[in-house]
Amino acid sequence: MQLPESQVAVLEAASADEATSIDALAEATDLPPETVTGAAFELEEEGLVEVSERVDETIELTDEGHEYATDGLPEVALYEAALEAGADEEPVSMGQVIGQSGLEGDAVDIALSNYARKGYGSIDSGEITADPDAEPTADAEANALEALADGAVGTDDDLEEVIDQLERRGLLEVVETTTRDVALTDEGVTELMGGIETTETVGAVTPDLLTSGEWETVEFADYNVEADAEDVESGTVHVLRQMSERVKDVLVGMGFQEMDGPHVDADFWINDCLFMPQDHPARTHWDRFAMEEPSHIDELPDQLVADVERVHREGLGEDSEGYHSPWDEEFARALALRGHTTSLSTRYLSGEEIGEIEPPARFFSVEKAYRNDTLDATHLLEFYQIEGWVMAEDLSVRDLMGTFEEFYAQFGIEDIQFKPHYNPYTEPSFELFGTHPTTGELIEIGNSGIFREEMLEPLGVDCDVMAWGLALERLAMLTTGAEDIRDLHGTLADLEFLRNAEVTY
Ligand SMILES: N[C@@H](Cc1ccccc1)C(=O)O
Repeated sequence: MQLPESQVAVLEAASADEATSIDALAEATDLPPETVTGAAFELEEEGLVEVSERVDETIELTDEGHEYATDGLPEVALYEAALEAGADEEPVSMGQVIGQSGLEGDAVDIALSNYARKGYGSIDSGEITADPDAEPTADAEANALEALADGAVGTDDDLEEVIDQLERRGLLEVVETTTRDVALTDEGVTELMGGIETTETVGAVTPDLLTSGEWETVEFADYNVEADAEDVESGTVHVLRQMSERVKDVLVGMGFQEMDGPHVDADFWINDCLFMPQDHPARTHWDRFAMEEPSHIDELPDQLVADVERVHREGLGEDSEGYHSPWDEEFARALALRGHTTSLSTRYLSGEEIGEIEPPARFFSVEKAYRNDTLDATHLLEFYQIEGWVMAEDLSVRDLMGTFEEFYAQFGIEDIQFKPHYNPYTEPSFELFGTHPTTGELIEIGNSGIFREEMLEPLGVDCDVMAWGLALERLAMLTTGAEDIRDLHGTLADLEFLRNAEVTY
């Protein structure tokens, strides 16, 4: 029998009595492990050896995991500081508690995003409470981390969930290694005893082989596509960036033009132009990120300010009342990080950005909005909104729904549901829901409606405008199957997930 050199070496190094690992064979034959693996598979195909495979899992703490195993988890530090500050009695300002906790930088975000999840208390409107009954010593994650650092962890089923969670937090890595063992078969032994000759095989075509014409007669080694090889982790465009590019392409394809504008803007453009009364709870509760310096915009168009104020005070025409509430220009000039990108729509519709816009017209943006929400699986403090509007004569709810159906179908989403809703600036209004591909849960993916006369008249628009704000991250949850928005971006983003996520559309 004739075999290539590497196969002969492996065959001779293997034993019939006990299986030998690839690593041991590599050492014995002085060949690289991947060559040995390749040769072993070839030999297995010839029936000369048997290759057995075992997958082992080992758990390794990351640097961050080691740090918390020694110093404690940030959320526990936050809880202890909250207790000390008396947050078990009444809410305490978050700044004070964070200061006392000694947490800094990323550790603050990490503490905040795990605090409520673990039932240590709640965080709302910049204040923190501590649940007096929470027990940090019973924190399953902290205990598992400590045990892992001491090397004292079995593969107990109870731990599986905690280990998953710690892995998601990037505190440990479950490393899978495949070990292959090789043993001679009876046939292998027989062939070996009969004597095996070595064939010369050639691994690569060289200029020499070509010019000499030898390539016609030599035997080429087979490629083994199953041989172990090192993982290559290349850079990749972030899932949300891919999503946002795709959304822009789709909207441009549907005839939309892109808007852009300031992230920090006057409340006038963010709220007043949307017929949002100045005492609307959202304007205090929506927890704006207000600007301290500069605190107010320099310029607002005088006529527009007068028209917006008039409609806020008096309403419009016989069927409209206005708010009978205070309206103050100073209040409207206050600067904040925009809570929605509808501020761009009011700027464009008013003619302020690119001059008067004639119907029919379609505009969109895919830009960041900022809200002081409590972080959870579906909320981040900043997120991307897909803003859009269509200006045309005689628009109806069917146009609105049809546009969404057309848009979401481009992403393979064909089961959008609509729920009646309320916005001060649209009538009628609808919330949009989509079904999560793995959990089957309905997730809110957007808000929409037809702009009211009270909003459009001061802006100088005298035909219909339908509009929406959709959440890019929620769309990404539907297309990638991510179950927690924090896996997508922010301090807790799951790198493994981001590396491997396919954006499907
Ligand atoms: N501004 C709304 C979205 C929206 C825009 C335009 C019209 C209707 C709704 C939001 O942030 O939820």
